[in-house]
Amino acid sequence: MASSKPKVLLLGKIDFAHDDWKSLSDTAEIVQAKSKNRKDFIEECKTDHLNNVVAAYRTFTSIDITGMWDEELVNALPKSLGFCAHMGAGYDQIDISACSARDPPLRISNVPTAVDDATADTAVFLILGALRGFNVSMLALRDGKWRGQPMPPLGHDPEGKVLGVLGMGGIGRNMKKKCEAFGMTTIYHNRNPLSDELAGGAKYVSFDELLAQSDVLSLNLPLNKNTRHIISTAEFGKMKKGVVIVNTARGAVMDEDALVKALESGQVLSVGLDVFENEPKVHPGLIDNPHVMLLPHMGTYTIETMIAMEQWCIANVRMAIETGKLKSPVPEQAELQSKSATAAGELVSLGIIA
Ligand SMILES: NC(=O)C1=CN([C@@H]2O[C@H](COP(=O)(O)OP(=O)(O)OC[C@H]3O[C@@H](n4cnc5c(N)ncnc54)[C@H](O)[C@@H]3O)[C@@H](O)[C@H]2O)C=CC1
Ligand SMILES: O=CC(=O)O
Repeated sequence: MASSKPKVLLLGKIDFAHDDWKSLSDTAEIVQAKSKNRKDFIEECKTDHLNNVVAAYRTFTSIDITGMWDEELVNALPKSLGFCAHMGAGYDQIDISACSARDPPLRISNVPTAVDDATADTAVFLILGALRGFNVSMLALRDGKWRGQPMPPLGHDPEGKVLGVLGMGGIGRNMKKKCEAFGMTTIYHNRNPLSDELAGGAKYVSFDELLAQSDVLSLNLPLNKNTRHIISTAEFGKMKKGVVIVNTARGAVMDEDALVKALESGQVLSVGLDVFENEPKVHPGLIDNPHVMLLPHMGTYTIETMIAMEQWCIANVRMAIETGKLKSPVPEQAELQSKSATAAGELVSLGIIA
């Protein structure tokens, strides 16, 4: 007999928030894809197994089954699917325009704010490490050479340096506060200036001014068709010689080939990277350069943050099936949510929508 509970598709797995998921499964019928690849998944979308699915919970790694949520995939998903809760802040795996173009639209949520502390902490670690040039000595020490031979170049203090934030959202603002404790001053560029309250004293500058004035440039903007390679050869040329760059956003916002050349020429002194253009592959020119601090996409990789992210994502699924609205719709679809005064009020108070 068919269940009367709304059907929810789990794409990926729940690693931490088991109690929240169990509680959801008391009110929803959970189904999981049987397919192991995109071709089979697209066929499975036509079967009774996925028929009538109303909401989905998806993880980054579920891309191994479905591939990118591009126009083809989005249009192959069951017509009943009204909501997808993505378990992450960055949702560049999903073509939001294709989701919005469906009739009715497929509404997507992400996980903002829960990621801010852990990702900003990662950025601060990379900023300090790249400014001080610690990677050179860390590598040398493991190679049996005390402080390297010859002595490594002296590093730089953060005190008095200008931090330039490209994409002053949740993570950028969190990082700014932490960097102020190290004596840095902040300038930022967004498509529009923030309110004075959200800017917290950071100065709004044009994109070119940000490039020209930053001692440390931090990339904190989403990856999409407008931001892919927003930093490339021409932009490196507009920066101060010896600039330090940190990227915890997405690898492809920066052109890695151009970055390798800018490091080799000395235009860029050092970089700290948590993200890469073709993860898990890393450009050999970055691997081979000791002035590059590398992390394998560890921004949110803490127990506390992973629990909070999963709980937030599950809350999106629950709210979708219980109220027909999402807790944190992606900004591109915020207007689809505008009828919900409660949810919109929450987004404003979180600084997600103005
Ligand atoms: N390394 C990691 O583990 C993590 C990486 N991320 C990445 O960090 C990104 C930022 O995350 P949040 O701060 O939570 O996002 P957010 O949405 O709070 O902030 C992004 C900011 O970028 C601005 N922006 C968008 N397009 C822009 C453009 N063309 N030029 C300048 N500014 C622009 C937005 O207005 C917003 O202020 C995510 O999209 C994600 O890709 C997020 C979490 C963890
Ligand atoms: O990269 C991590 C995210 O949540 O986005």
